[in-house]
Amino acid sequence: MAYPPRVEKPLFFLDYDGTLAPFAPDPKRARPLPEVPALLEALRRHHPVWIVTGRRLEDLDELLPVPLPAIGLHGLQRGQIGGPREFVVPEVVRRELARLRAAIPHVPGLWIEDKGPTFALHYRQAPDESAVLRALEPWLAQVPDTLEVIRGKKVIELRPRDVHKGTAVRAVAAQWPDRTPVYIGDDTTDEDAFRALAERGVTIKVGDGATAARYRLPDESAVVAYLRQYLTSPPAPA
Ligand SMILES: O=P(O)(O)OC[C@H]1O[C@H](O[C@H]2O[C@H](CO)[C@@H](O)[C@H](O)[C@H]2O)[C@H](O)[C@@H](O)[C@@H]1O
Repeated sequence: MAYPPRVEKPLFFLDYDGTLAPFAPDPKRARPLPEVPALLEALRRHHPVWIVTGRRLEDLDELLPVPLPAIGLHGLQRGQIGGPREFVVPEVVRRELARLRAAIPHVPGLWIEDKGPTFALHYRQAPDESAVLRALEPWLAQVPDTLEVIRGKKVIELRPRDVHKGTAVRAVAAQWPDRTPVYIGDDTTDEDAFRALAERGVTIKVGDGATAARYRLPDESAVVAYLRQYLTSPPAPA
């Protein structure tokens, strides 16, 4: 895969975990690479920059205190880091998620991250991951067709089938017709955004694995290096 191009008028969509911040056993301690906050501060003076995350946006107030517009909960929350935000979760979905939340079995090594109307089931710290996954199977069998089970990086989440990072970024990109979306992400849920922006965007997968993205960067440091280019003048044409 070729190195991602630098585009003239970018509209940045940046995932958080695994893209700006290396993974950590405890999500609350997953800080961005040290240079990231200042880099995003500088970048936003020149270009629109959105954060697109599966996290609840409140998490980022402390982890990434840069006042950027943001999409949270894989598309179910929108607002600003450190500013106002709202959940966009239909009542029927809220009820279904609450029912399933109450029915999660107690499984040693499973940690539940409550994120307001949604939740994530983490097993990164489990001594036997496959035992956790086996124990969750009967519970997963109760998930109705209206919800999709997302298997991310040592995490299982649920979300409605028709709301995801792809629907969210497509709506934002429609407001910036003269800009080229540049989406950078590493995980399963970023694939929806890669597909949604396939025709007009620069889509960049971070790390290994099959992807619908057109370009790839190896890790978070490479993401920083790619973004840094946008702070300097473009090379003069030959
Ligand atoms: O869309 P993202 O910004 O990539 O968020 C996806 C999930 O990230 C977090 O979990 C992941 O990162 C944790 C911290 O490094 C790690 O411990 C965990 O194993 C990863 O799955 C976050 O906790 C979730 O809520 C996000 O949905």
